Amino acid sequence: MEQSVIIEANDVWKTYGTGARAVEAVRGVSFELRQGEIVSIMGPSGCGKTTLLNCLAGMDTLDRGAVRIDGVELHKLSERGRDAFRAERLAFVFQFYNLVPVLSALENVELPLLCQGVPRKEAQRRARQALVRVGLKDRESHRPGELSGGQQQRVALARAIAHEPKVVFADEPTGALDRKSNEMMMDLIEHINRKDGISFVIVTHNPKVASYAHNTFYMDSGKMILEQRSAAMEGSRGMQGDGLP
Ligand SMILES: Nc1ncnc2c1ncn2[C@@H]1O[C@H](COP(=O)(O)OP(=O)(O)OP(=O)(O)O)[C@@H](O)[C@H]1O
Repeated sequence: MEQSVIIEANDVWKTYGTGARAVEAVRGVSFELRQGEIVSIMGPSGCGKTTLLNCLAGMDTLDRGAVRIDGVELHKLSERGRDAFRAERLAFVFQFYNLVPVLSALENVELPLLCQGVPRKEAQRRARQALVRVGLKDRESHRPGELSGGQQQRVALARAIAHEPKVVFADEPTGALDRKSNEMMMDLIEHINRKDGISFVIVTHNPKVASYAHNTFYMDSGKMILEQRSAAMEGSRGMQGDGLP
């Protein structure tokens, strides 16, 4: 059965600054993500990957173009409407985890659910379940400072998936991790993608991370220059010999 399109971006343009200081960070990018896909976005530093991610997720305004997620034209919503849409249907994982240091792992995962108005008991149940899904059942009362980098990123992943979003946007999710944690994180993402059908958009510099994607987009100087669909993912990935520390 044909998978439905969950993100459709058409001719997206984004410029920062004006006049001599203007930087055209994204220049006419079109992009499609199908339900249940993992896509990666690669390209040299400064080519516009993070800017595109922010535009796709409605974290930034567009100069031109349109982004439709799950049938909703994101930039036509009010700021409040966009915030609510993001909280309900999207999620984010960042390179440096962005956990609240004074809260336990469980409280970190619970927090966005409570902010969305989920009753405390239910929020706790979902947060526990999310921590189980990332293999951290026995670390729920630990604070971020008491966890390894890989464990902290798994808490961040649990926080991202606890409300069953349609799409998780991940900006260099393994950029701060060693090779073993890198592989564990990507195996988890793949598992969650397969089991729960959550889609992932992953910005990465690491070809091994990109090898987990069904589809890889390459950017250069603000433009999408190549789209590469993975024909045979099996056997083509793995973190061995990828030059990571
Ligand atoms: N807030 C901003 N104000 C002005 N220029 C910006 C801003 N954010 C990004 N840029 C510029 O836009 C261009 C694209 O930046 P972006 O962060 O999207 O690139 P990137 O591909 O994600 O880079 P990296 O791989 O190094 O993280 C760069 O030239 C950058 O200097």
